[in-house]
Amino acid sequence: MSTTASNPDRVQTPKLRLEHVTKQFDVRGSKDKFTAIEDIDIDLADGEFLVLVGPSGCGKSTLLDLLGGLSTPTSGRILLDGKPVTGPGLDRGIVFQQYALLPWRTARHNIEFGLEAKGLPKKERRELAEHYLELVGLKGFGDRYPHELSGGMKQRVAIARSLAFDPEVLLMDEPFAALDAQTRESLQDELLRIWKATGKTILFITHGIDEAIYLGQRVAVLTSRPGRVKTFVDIDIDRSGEDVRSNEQFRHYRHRIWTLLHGEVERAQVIEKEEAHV
Ligand SMILES: Nc1ncnc2c1ncn2[C@@H]1O[C@H](COP(=O)(O)OP(=O)(O)OP(=O)(O)O)[C@@H](O)[C@H]1O
Repeated sequence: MSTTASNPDRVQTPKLRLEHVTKQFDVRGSKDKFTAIEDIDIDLADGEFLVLVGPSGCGKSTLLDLLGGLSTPTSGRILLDGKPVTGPGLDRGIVFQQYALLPWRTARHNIEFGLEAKGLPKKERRELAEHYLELVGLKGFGDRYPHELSGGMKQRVAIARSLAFDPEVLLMDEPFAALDAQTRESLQDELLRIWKATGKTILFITHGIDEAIYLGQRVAVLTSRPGRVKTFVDIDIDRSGEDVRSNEQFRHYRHRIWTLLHGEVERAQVIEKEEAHV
């Protein structure tokens, strides 16, 4: 197992670059600033699958807001294909923990939603929606409304909707956290299949160590507040066998990342307790 800072060999021209990104918030009733994330440096190669894992409150959502263009860094910058991110855009597809589907639209029409914003003609929208329904394993379910779909199926629709925009990067914020364990594992397999089929660049955020190892080519372990990249771990496992999560290699990575995270989780709990007494 190798641990590298920013992997300069593999990342020649990054698809996505976070350069010394820091985000501070004002503290109410004080001139002090609260630093949520500090000096985050991440390069994502075109087509890479990177997973961010970190303790609660380490700034994962703050980082996602910055990547989505919903807020701006206090210092540092975020570059997509070399250009600074200045606001929200269809070049970044976001999949949230909650499916965020429009309940009054069928699965097909949810997928078509963003394509309408892009101004695509109806026939093309329809064809693309069918293509992505098939890609996520929902062929034949296009006419169902969200309430007629299981949690796993809704999340597949959300993934299909994001992919249909043909974004440069797919940002995934704990997308499987609300699902039961079996559905989560089968969607992890689906996501790997979709990633291989589309060659998309994916940045995936999770609390789960197993999920991070199973999905990521690289895992960035974040520190507790302020969130920084503690280390990058390159993941090199054979995912083709049965019960991959129980094999020797996998357990080795789990122990390594657990050890890296353990102290951070404890530190985060101490901070939370201290704040509760203020
Ligand atoms: N708008 C804001 N103003 C002030 N503080 C904020 C704001 N947004 C987030 N924070 C603080 O920044 C820190 C990081 O929050 P964030 O939600 O990004 O963490 P997280 O890693 O996503 O948490 P969790 O894993 O629990 O979802 C938290 O302490 C939070 O209270």
